[in-house]
Amino acid sequence: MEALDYHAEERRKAEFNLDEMKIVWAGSRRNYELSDRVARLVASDPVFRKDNRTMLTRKDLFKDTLRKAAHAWKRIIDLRLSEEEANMLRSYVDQPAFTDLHWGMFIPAIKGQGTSEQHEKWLPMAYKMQIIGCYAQTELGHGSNVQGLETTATFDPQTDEFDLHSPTLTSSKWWPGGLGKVSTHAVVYARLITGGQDHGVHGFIVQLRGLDDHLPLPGITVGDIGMKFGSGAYNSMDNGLLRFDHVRIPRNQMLMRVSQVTREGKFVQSDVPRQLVYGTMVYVRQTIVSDASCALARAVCIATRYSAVRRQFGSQNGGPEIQVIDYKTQQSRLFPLLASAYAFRFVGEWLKWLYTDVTQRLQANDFSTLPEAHACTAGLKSMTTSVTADAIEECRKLCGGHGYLSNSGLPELFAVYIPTCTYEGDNVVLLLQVARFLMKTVSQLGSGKKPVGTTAYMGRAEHLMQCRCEVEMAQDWLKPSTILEAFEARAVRMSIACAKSLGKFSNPEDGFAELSPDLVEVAIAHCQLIVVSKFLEKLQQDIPGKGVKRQLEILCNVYALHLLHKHLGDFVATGCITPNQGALANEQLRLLYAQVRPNAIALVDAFNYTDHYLGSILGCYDGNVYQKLYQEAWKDPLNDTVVPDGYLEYLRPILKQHIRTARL
Ligand SMILES: CCCCC/C=C\C/C=C\C/C=C\C/C=C\C/C=C\CC/C=C/C(=O)SCCNC(=O)CCNC(=O)[C@H](O)C(C)(C)COP(=O)(O)OP(=O)(O)OC[C@H]1O[C@@H](n2cnc3c(N)ncnc32)[C@H](O)[C@@H]1OP(=O)(O)O
Ligand SMILES: Cc1cc2nc3c(=O)[nH]c(=O)nc-3n(C[C@H](O)[C@H](O)[C@H](O)COP(=O)(O)OP(=O)(O)OC[C@H]3O[C@@H](n4cnc5c(N)ncnc54)[C@H](O)[C@@H]3O)c2cc1C
Repeated sequence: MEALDYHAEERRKAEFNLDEMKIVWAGSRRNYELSDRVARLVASDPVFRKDNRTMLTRKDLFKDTLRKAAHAWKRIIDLRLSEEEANMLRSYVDQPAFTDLHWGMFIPAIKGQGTSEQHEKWLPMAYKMQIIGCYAQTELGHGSNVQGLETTATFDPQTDEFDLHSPTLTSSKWWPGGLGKVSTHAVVYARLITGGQDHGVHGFIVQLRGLDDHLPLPGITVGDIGMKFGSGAYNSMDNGLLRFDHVRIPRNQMLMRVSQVTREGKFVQSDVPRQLVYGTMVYVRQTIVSDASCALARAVCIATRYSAVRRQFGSQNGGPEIQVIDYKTQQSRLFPLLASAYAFRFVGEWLKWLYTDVTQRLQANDFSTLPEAHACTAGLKSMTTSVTADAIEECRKLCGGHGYLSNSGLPELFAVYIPTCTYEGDNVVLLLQVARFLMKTVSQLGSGKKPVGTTAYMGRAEHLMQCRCEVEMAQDWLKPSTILEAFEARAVRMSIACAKSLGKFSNPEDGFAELSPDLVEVAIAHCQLIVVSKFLEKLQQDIPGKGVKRQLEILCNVYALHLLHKHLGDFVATGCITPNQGALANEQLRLLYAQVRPNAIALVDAFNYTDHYLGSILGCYDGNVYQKLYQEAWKDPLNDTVVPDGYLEYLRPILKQHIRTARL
């Protein structure tokens, strides 16, 4: 018998080839096939079950995470999965774990900042997970200000060792994932001191726990920092605290690609820029942008499928009520998020390319594109995670009351996701880095230095400062060059206005601090331009499949025009468009929503998420929402007994007292 599909009619409405869209979303046919296989592997394995985890105590949740990580590792070995497949498996297991930090930060830190001898010594053990590592940078007193870290690594020429020490309470390492209970090793960031001189923050490989008994080594205090936001969620991770009491490590455990300390204790700064010490963060920020599209797609998939099932009001002659997805307000809240998921997917692909390119250049000692890579990763990490965090909450609201149920999947997704706005760089702090980069670019405009890469548009500042938008009718807003010019003009005009305001301050740093809220807006305008332009570039590619490119064009226009509508004040105040042109953009946006509507379910099907990964009754593939909600309610432990525990002690006495009072 064919399974019930409450979305069958919706799926029939689609105007494009779904299989081809799945490939576009995955990036290639090969990626699609790999990802589909790994997702099904995880979904069909009972060890990876996750529907009960919000009910677990912290200890049980943590043990469950260890069990899943061990099982994942066994599957990776048994099935001889490649690194790429293993990474997919990690993401489909969908439970934050120490392994994220081991593979995602500890190994990349050694690879990026270690010498070839250090690679040879440490990487084979790390790859086999004979040692497990974390990334211990943040302290109780300092996170954003990395130069403010207090942990010291003092070189002792007598013994050829560093002495690692936590001189104050605020120097305690605080937050590193995997540190609390699991890691045997850490890359620790500490101030390097030689001959009484402070050379700033550097990375050191430090063993924390015994490899036989897992006990902390002498001089090391280590533990978990405690429960975090929400139930389940990020509490599967052992974010830790760490203190050193004069712990000794050999000199060759300082990561020495950027700077070296010789046997005599001489500090040698190589040609490599000191910012490479921050390289692991750049790598992870880039991965976070791709992850943002996945998290956003997940929330949007749930809200879209549920919006097609849910009906409220408008029954005619006893017929069915209106599907809430048909309300224009629902569409205007949901479809821009759907478009954003695609937009972030494509900008994530591009950022991966940029990162690979800069890494290859760094290997050849070409550091010229490092500032741009830093600005792009910082800005896009900030923008995509802020939008995604807000969007998950919006999707919860789009699902009405049922969105607040844990089994909608949205509360846990929100709780797991929101720290992304803070870790790997607080989002405001990162946008200020982008603003610094933009102000520097503007200040060099007159010098003959041609801006390149994502700031190339600033080279056309003269034109962009005075160009006039030519839109006369709503449909004029569908022209890619019109959209692009409006976004470029807005970004350049906001940048130059801020640069002029900065010029009025005698001390530039005072000006930067005073104008920082405006500078954040400038950085956002620049980042939005990058996302819009990369979406438009994607559309220049050959995209096969009936109707696929057309749907992507519609989504690209939705993405750009909803931003224009949301930031209308910027566009009008800078004179890039008139208020009337803004109104025409909004008119066009409404027409675009009507074009998205019949394709909405198929557009979220293209994410190819299994019900296991989605973890949401509201978002389940077959749309059989009510029956599943009803069945699920009976599985709650509160319903194990008809009369609740505590009735005799606490409820009955009150009820009886009430009866007595009533009788009086
Ligand atoms: C179960 C399955 C098993 C299998 C598993 C398999 C695989 C898993 C694999 C992978 C997983 C992948 C990914 C996931 C990994 C991890 C994600 C999970 C959890 C995340 C956990 C979180 C970790 C953290 O949060 S780590 C700590 C992060 N901390 C920060 O981000 C701090 C933010 N602060 C800073 O970055 C800096 O302090 C600052 C704000 C940039 C300021 O720095 P400062 O030195 O003071 O610089 P300035 O004076 O401002 O600038 C000087 C100069 O330098 C330039 N600059 C700054 N930063 C950089 C940089 N990074 N790169 C290049 N240039 C930089 C700056 O622009 C300025 O330039 P100028 O002089 O030209 O102006
Ligand atoms: C779940 C989670 C996991 C983490 N994992 C790790 C890990 O594995 N390893 C690790 O080393 N660290 C980790 N961290 C720490 C994380 O990197 C830091 O919390 C993050 O970098 C922010 O720093 P902070 O906490 O010092 O925030 P703060 O800088 O204290 O921010 C507080 C407020 O001040 C504002 N602010 C700060 N500086 C400025 C400024 N210059 N201008 C304007 N506003 C400013 C911020 O915008 C924010 O609103 C993790 C954190 C979390 C929440």
